[in-house]
Amino acid sequence: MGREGWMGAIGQIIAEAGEAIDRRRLREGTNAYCVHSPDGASLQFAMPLLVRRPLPDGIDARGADGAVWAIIEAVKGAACTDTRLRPLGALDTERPARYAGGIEPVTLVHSDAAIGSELWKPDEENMFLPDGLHCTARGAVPYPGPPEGRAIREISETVAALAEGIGEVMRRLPVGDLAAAATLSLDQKLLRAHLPSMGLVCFIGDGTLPARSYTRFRQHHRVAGPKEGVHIPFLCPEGIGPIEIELPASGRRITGLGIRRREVLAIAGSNAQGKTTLLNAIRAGEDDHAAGDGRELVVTVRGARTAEAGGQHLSSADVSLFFGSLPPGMSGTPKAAFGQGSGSMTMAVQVGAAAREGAPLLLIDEDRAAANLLVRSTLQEEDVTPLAEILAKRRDAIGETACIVATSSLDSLIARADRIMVLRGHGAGAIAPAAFRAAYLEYLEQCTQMAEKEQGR
Ligand SMILES: Nc1ncnc2c1ncn2[C@@H]1O[C@H](COP(=O)(O)OP(=O)(O)OP(=O)(O)O)[C@@H](O)[C@H]1O
Repeated sequence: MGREGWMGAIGQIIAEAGEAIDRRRLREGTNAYCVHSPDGASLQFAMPLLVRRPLPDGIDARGADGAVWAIIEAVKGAACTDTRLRPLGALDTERPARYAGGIEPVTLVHSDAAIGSELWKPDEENMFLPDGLHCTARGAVPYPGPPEGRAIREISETVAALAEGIGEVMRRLPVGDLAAAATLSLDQKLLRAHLPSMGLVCFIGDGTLPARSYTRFRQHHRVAGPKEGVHIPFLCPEGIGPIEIELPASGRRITGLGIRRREVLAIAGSNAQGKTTLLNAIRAGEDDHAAGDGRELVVTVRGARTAEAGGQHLSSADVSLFFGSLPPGMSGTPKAAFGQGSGSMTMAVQVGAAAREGAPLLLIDEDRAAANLLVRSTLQEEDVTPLAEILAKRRDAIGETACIVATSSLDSLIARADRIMVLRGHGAGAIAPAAFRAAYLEYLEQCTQMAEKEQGR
């Protein structure tokens, strides 16, 4: 057998590794494979394992993914010192950094989004079932040679030893740690389910650490870990109206910001104060996080949408919420537009769809938005109604959807918000909407006086 031949040896490896293999979930080529690495120096593998050790008694199975997380992270932590676990981080190969995704720490416990699939974390490949822990181990070892007797035996032993090592880490882990991780996960799941009956779409607990640190393996904010160094915790300002809630599984009482159904919340502030970061944390609240992530007390109902400027081809797209007529080059009607959509038109489609389909939450970040869809400019035609005016004159058009807008410069949009949170030095403060409107009016009056003076000159 040659280089490719290792896949042909999978059956033999499975047979020799025996009890350790999770035969029920085995899918050759997907979660069970052996391939010679492109540089020829190592053999990469994946194998579904079954560790016959059930979830300890007293742990609520609804939070089992939290316990799986605690086990996986403990295994990663032991990989450097336990020779059986070293293959998970490719630690004996020439290029461990390339394959180290297997031992990269993760603080994401559950996400419905397809993120971080290359990382080892609780998911449909890594879970508790009544017969024990089912997990798919991925790793790499130095190339053992062609897939023949001795090399096949070596890999089979490596796989069996991995299952043994994982089982031992599990045995050593205090049940209290597993229970705490499961309860934290369950708190988030249950709170998410309770939010609608509380009239909320999101809750951000005081103490939340929203900023992220990105690594080679965790490039997306939803899977990235907490920022290292100075990290300012979120504290709901008094002026915004903090609420106290009881976490459903642990019974712990916590305070924070509850974002209400149908409200418009502005996250305002100057440059680089953390607006996008907080918006991202709100979106990430759809996921469950482990202790230490920093977002474990941010819980958001599922189904939040984002709207941003684009430029996609539109085919029967409804832009009628904003556009009374179509610009040149487009065909159809505002309710069914065809053609190459502009940045603002693409965004109009997204906002319109969120409102029509009753999305619970719409997130808009000035950084990525078409500003001319949000606020009016002097040059804007009558036929376009920007969001600020829709909110002022026909709020019902946005339907059930709560809207969070992160912005620093769109004053006329901030003026339409029900609540205004202002970030300064990464900390949260509040401005009463009436006070903001008064300040904005004063500014507009100053502009008018200046213009009149210049005209009179
Ligand atoms: N609570 C926090 N503690 C520490 N650092 C933070 C915090 N929030 C955000 N940061 C960091 O501040 C920087 C700017 O954050 P962000 O991009 O969210 O700001 P912004 O207000 O959206 O900026 P801009 O208006 O320029 O788009 C980032 O490096 C981010 O990691």
